[in-house]
Amino acid sequence: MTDFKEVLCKVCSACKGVNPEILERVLLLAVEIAREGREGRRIGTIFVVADTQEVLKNSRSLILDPLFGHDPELKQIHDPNVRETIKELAQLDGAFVISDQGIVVSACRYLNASADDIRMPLGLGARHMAAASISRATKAVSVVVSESSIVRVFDNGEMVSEIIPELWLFSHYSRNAQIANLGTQISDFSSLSCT
Ligand SMILES: Nc1ncnc2c1ncn2[C@@H]1O[C@H](COP(=O)(O)OP(=O)(O)OP(=O)(O)O)[C@@H](O)[C@H]1O
Repeated sequence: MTDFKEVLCKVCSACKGVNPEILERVLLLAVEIAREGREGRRIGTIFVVADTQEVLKNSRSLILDPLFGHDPELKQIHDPNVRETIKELAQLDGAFVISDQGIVVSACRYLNASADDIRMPLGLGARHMAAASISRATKAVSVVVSESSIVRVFDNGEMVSEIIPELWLFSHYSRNAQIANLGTQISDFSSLSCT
């Protein structure tokens, strides 16, 4: 099992209620944002995944919420239109709130959970502190895209993973290619056995 898989299993334990498939989609989006930036510059943002009600209680909108009032069906994280919308909105201050069903519930949230006694590697700033704090105050997992193009995952107030986008994409796609390859082999085998 890779380190990344271990992290997913740890933060997605049944008692926390974080859906691993949704978290993986969020990570893929975070990695894309870290790599691509927007309009020629690097951008940073936060995704807070699961325990939506508590996350909303511990945060407030910095502007009129651009996602408010839209049909939840139109706000699914796997929808390419939603992903592009998030990439655009990620240029604004604040965090995205993502439900365990993969619905992007709110954007531009100021996270106001207490940062008391949160221990953080030196050099990380307010964005990382806010992400760590909300992950301690709730059962949510936070994913930070740093303007330094690194993605960090926080759970229960602590950093549990630091992701270099290129390495993560390489392992993500090679794993999927292996699965696809295995699928081809299985279908080859079944077509052979059927004849
Ligand atoms: N409490 C908060 N809730 C949501 N977003 C916050 C909060 N505090 C700071 N931010 C976001 O973090 C940005 C400032 O990031 P800052 O550079 O201080 O942090 P950082 O951890 O060093 O991040 P980076 O690695 O991206 O530079 C703000 O513009 C805002 O978008």
